[in-house]
Amino acid sequence: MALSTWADALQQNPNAKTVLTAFVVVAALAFTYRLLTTSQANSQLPVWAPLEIGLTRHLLPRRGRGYRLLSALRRKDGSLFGLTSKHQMLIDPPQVDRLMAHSASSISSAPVQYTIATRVFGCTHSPAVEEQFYASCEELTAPVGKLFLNDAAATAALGRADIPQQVQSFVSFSSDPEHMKLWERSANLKVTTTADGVQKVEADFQSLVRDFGACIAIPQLYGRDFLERYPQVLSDLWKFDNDLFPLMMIGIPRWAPLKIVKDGVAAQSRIHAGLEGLYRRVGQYQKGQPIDFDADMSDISDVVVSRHNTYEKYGWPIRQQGELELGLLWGQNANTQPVVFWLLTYVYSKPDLLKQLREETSPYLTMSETTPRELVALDIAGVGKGCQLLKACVFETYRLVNDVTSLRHVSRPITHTEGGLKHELAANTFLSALLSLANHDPSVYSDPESFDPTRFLEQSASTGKPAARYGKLKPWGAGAAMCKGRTFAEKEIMSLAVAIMSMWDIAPASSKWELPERVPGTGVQKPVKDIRVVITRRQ
Ligand code: HEM
Repeated sequence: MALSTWADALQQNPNAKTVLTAFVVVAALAFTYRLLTTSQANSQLPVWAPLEIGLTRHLLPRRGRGYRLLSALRRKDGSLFGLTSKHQMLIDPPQVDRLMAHSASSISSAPVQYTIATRVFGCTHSPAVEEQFYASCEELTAPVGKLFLNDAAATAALGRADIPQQVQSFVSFSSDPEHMKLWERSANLKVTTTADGVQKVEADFQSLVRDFGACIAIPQLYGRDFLERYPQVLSDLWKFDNDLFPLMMIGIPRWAPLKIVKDGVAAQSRIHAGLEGLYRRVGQYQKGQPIDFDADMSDISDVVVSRHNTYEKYGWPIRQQGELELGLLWGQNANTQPVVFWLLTYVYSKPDLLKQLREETSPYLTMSETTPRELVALDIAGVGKGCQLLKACVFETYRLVNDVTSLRHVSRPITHTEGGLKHELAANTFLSALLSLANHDPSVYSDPESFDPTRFLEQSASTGKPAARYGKLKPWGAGAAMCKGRTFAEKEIMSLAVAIMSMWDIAPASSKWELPERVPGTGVQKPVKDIRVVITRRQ
């Protein structure tokens, strides 16, 4: 690219300088990495890959000068891009499906998972652990699907969570942290009563919703005792997710003398210890031995029991069990809870839509006859089948806030053809499929920044009624390593939204809704800052 074009771009686009700097950093990292790693094991995802993905996500949809800069990385004008052939990005979803259909012996997610387990989740990296990981990773993942992918199992688990009971205390109107629910404690609550006796709570909405969702979900996996014994897991998990995860992903060392890293590593270590303790107690419970603290283990999930058995079978040391398990705790919560926050924010900021949703969901709710009314029962299966507008709202939320990438290792050479072009993907390289690039493309979704759930509603051929359809949306990834928690996640998101809408009125603390800017997160975008809302009981 000519120097004058670079200078032009810098002057005319306020973001160009940042983009250019990021580009130079990525290029330098790629170059240094190549120099340093030629003699090392090379089945680890390159550290520059996440930066390259972030940059591509930022530049490609904008079609400006940055796009032209990026186009220099395009292979033969096709849909493959990449700074090096070690990591390439595929941006066309129909091509992705074809590629992901290759067998696991040609294209696999295991080396990516191992990289993230050791680089990000803090699992000890050693030849023994690496061997144990590859031997056991399929067996460790299989039970997750049994609970979180199976419709009946996911519905039953959410039933056991007793959302109707929990949502009555979504806010408990207490100013004393001792008497607050766990999910209220980080929401910076301010309780007031109006002259006519109406109680109100002002709260940080993202924080409240996120922790409420996590308090519903975590016990379904690890049992109630885990959360009661280690309530700080909530703040530790979000500190890890917000602060440490992105830095570890781009290869910042854990010993880096930065406060954000030190605090993040401390939070991560506490989670490791909490999960290690849990798995020790699971072992004691399984063997009929005395259980530490006499803890109640009767409600731990079959997922955890199966994973414990697999860890034992392959001789995983207890310390590394706790370390690896952070990946599952994170996967269960890091995307789901922020989606609930965004969904509620979009819906509550549109009173007409909120009204429609309350009408649509009312047949699936049983409310008490008391004043104030309380949610007594929730038909989770009915909500999933009958509430198509709500489902379309969930899809529209995914479209707006999810950043979806399927990362894979190419284990055997693959010839990939598209539009008359032929690409040879070499063995021992990495491929990232950027599946959410089209989500903000006006040629795919008109007025892409507006929240319009009707774009996902189609008339059902069998019933003639509107039915929510994913269409081109791919929030769960692609191929065999697609999300193993998607059934549970979607049911959880819908159930929490219905329950909260049925019991609570929520308004902005300032006079009008101002939706926060979104910034990249670790799968779901985050609000640039939390929003303050006022919550009152619905009469
Ligand atoms: C809205 C919520 C969620 C979203 C958007 C989401 C998204 C994703 C995505 C994009 C992937 C990568 C797929 C690929 O590489 O092609 C993934 C993988 C995975 N997710 Fe989720 N996820 C969510 C909730 C959950 C939940 C609740 C669980 C339950 C524990 C879960 C467990 C997993 C697991 C185990 C994998 C790895 C699958 C494999 O490698 O075989 N996810 N998820």
